[in-house]
Order: sequence, then C-alpha cells, then structure tokens
Amino acid sequence: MKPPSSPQPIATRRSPLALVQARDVQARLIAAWGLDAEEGERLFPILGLVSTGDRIQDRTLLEAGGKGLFTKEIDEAQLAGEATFAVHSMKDVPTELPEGLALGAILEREDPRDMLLARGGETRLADLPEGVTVGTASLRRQAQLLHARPDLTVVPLRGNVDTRLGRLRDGEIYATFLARAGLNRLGRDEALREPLAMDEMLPAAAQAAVGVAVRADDAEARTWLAPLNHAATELAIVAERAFLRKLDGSCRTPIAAHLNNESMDFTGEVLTPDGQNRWREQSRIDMKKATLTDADTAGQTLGEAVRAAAGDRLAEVLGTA
Ligand SMILES: NCc1[nH]cc(CCC(=O)O)c1CC(=O)O
Repeated sequence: MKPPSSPQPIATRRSPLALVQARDVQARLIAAWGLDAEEGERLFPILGLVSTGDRIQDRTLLEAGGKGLFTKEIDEAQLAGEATFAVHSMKDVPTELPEGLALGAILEREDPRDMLLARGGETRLADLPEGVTVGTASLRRQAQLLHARPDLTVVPLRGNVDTRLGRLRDGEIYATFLARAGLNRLGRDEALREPLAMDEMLPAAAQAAVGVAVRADDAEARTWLAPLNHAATELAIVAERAFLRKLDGSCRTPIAAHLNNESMDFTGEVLTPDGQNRWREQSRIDMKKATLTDADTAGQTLGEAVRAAAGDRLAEVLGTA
C-alpha cells in the first residue's frame, strides 16, 4: 500500500481544540507514511468547518435539540466526498454513526478526567465554599456536582475554553469544569492543576479520545489510518459507547462511563439532573483477552445493570419523562 497520490482532506470543526486534534492526526499520517512535511500537508490538508453546535451559543444544546450537533456538517462534507477523513472528539460522536460512515481509527486516549476551575483555586468538589454558583452546560457535570454538593447553584455556561474562563474572571460564576484533555491539547496552564478524582466526577463515555471517521466503503482511507489506531483505547471506547447506547444517552445527558485500561475497572452511572439520585454499577474486563465484541457485550451488560437499578426513574434521567 502506498500513500495517496491526490489530496485526501481531513475535516474537523473550526474550534481551536478541533484544529489541534486534526493537526495531530495529520502529523501521525505523515509519519506513518514516511512523507516529508510539505508533501504530507499537501496530501492530507485540513478542512475546518463550522458545525451547528458551534453556531448556537445562546441557547442550551438541549433546546437546540438532538444528537450529533457537532458532527452533522462534517458528516455531510464527508458523504459528499469533500473530505476523506473527519476528526472528532469521541464524546461528541453519537453512538450510531450516519449511514455510510464508520470509525477508521481511535487514537490513544489522553487523561480522561475533568477539572474543577475555581476562583479560589479549589480543586475538590468538597472544598468549594457553601452556596456558590457554578457554570456548566453539561447535565452530567451538573448532576454529579449537585449529588456531591446539593447546596450549590448551577447556571448554564457554554462557549470555548477562553469564553468560559473569562466568565470565571468576570466574577459571574465561582467555578466551572473542563476536560483535562482539552486543556492539555491547548497547552493551557490550567491543565497542570489537580484533576477531579474519578469517583468525584466520572467522565463522559469516550471522554479524551479522538476518533477518525471515514466513508464505510473507503478501503484505502481505512488502510492509511490503520497505523494510527490504539487497540486498548479502542476497546475502552467500544465498551463505554455500548453502555451509552444501551441507555440511549449522549454527552448531554447525566450519564457517565469509564473503562480504566490499567486497573480494567469498568464503571458506569446515571443520575437524575438534580443529582438527588445516582445509580452506579461496576464490572471488570480482562483487557488482555477481550475482543471488541467482548467489550461491546460488557458495555451492554453494564448498561442493563444500571437500567435495572434505576427502574422507572430512567425516563426522568433521559429527559423523556
Ligand atoms: N463537549 C465538548 C467537548 N468535547 C470534547 C472536549 C474535550 C475533551 C475530550 O476530548 O473529551 C470538550 C470540552 C470539555 O468537555 O471540556
């Protein structure tokens, strides 16, 4: 197999984080196929697109409705043949990809933990002052925070990293949350602080993993991508996304899941948006033996266990009540 002879664009969102991730995929493709930088950038150009999720800044994503708000425009460009590859934060990718698209590679996962960014420098939920206001647009983080700290107030906060940190400095809110992976990739000093512990705030399914989608019938694109795949991350992402699919959730519902590559602990939970209830279940996967099918089954089984624990109250969690 040879590198491409004509340009194969890499589409992504035009946000600073998405562009960093796309440049990382570009660099890995260039290295994997032994190209020099200039030739590599010509053969794997980056195509920055504006997604619906980026355009809508003034309403919550829930009101804007539906899943895949960050991926729709990119999927369309790919299906129309305008891009060969699409780079996504896996936690923003719906559990079912649109017809005709498939995942070609999952890159090695970054630190999956969330960080608390607070005006007083607190890094633990328990250390926040009584009654303060915390900004987040994530129903998962809202529910997890209120579960630990029912005395606090949550207000919606959207926008990119700089917008959010600006609102913190302005004094409108006392604290907010960001994924450590995003801060790391943007080279922000905030990433150096202590992240939240997994049991304080279990991450969203697939948090901190970057995936590359291709057209399902594009065998060449799959071959070009194959060296970029990280098998242990892929296994974890398959398990976490199977859990999410079983619960019919997205990254905008109070659902969290994480499979730890090293300890092999697999934890999943759902909460009511007010944080008053949390149903958390745990299992283990032998990462050395498991196939992708085993990972998918483990995710579904954990999803069933949480479903059974939550019972009739699940509809409330999923916002379908
Ligand atoms: N929902 C937005 C989003 N999608 C991916 C990341 C960055 C972390 C990652 O790769 O999961 C973020 C920002 C955040 O949640 O702080």
